[in-house]
Amino acid sequence: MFHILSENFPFVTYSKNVFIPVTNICRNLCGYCGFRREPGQPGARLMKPEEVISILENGVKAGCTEALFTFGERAEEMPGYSTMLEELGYSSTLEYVVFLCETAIDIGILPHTNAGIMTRSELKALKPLNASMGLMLESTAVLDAHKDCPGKIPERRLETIREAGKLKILYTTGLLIGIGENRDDRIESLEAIAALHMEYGHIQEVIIQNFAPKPGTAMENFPGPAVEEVMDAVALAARILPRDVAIQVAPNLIDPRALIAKGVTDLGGISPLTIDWINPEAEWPDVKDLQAKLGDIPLKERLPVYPQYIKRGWYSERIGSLIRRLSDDKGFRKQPEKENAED
Ligand SMILES: O=c1nc2n(C[C@H](O)[C@H](O)[C@H](O)CO)c3cc(O)ccc3cc-2c(=O)[nH]1
Ligand SMILES: C[C@H]1O[C@@H](n2cnc3c(N)ncnc32)[C@H](O)[C@@H]1O
Ligand code: MET
Ligand code: SF4
Repeated sequence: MFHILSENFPFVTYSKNVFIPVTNICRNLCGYCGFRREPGQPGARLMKPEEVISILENGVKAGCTEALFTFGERAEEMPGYSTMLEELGYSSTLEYVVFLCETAIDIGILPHTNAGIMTRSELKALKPLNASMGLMLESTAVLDAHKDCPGKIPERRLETIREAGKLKILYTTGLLIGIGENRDDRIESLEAIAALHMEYGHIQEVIIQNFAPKPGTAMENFPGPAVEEVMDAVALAARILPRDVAIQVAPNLIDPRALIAKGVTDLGGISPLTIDWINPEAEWPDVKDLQAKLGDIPLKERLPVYPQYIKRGWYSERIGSLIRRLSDDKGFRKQPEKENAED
């Protein structure tokens, strides 16, 4: 992988996924979040197994290889949530996530779980059932946007990412740009991620995500960051992160072209079926249109496990045969040697 688009890295990647917002009930109160609900509030939900299964099946039919399971954090701390879970027949979120991940694998799509901070034992339970997992560090700075968020204390986020590293779980993390942090904070955040990767080697990708204001939230009148600021953050990431870490931006939130020139190598999950539940106003581009926009920079599909980690066997036995089958179905194993030549 190369951060600076050059003769050495002449393409960008993406993952064809379905976005499954399992629950939006959350104990944190991030000032920028339009996704979160409290039990009983309009729009509060915990998806039923049948709803999830139907999306997974349609995803497989549409050629998607990744099921992105997203959650509010530690919903169990919110009164009323446990009753909702019991109605579905589960006694804990973890038990339900395990069921959903197993079901996804049986249906033929690879889980990527993004559920907020987790304990070592939660991570351990999910490891064999996930191709990769993720948690945005967002920032190492203590910010006003996080004043009512026990789960957004930087040390607690870093601890989760560290535990995942110790368990050799492939990981996605990233920075949220424009939530009150400054440039030095971004540098510090990237250095913290780089240090964890140098110790454990598990960070597949770092998302540089621009804050996009949401109506009805505390930060609804905060402007999103200027494109130049996001470009600078990508350039910092390319300078600070080890070269084998992909740098991701979301093509529904920002025009990726100028950012690719600064070091972006991946465009994350793009769904032909589901919306981006965190940024529901931002439609996914069609992959063909996106390719046309990128001109002569090829856009290549990948799995939620990057090729260099497949090669090194960073996956459990439980999902090994699915990874091999999907790689073959998509023709990834027939690709020219060049793609894998660098590891
Ligand atoms: O569609 C989205 N995908 C998000 N993704 C998914 C990402 O696009 C892909 O799932 C990964 O690239 C794995 O293939 C996240 C994954 C994480 O682990 C952590 C945070 C995010 C954030 C988003 C997001 O805001 N929107
Ligand atoms: C899934 C990820 O989306 C990010 N997230 C939450 N709210 C917003 C927003 N308004 N704009 C951009 N990103 C957001 C958080 O960092 C979360 O971890
Ligand atoms: N609630 C989790 C977090 O903020 C998961 C993504 S936001 C829905 O980390
Ligand atoms: S960003 Fe995640 S942790 Fe923060 S309020 Fe939204 S759902 Fe909860």
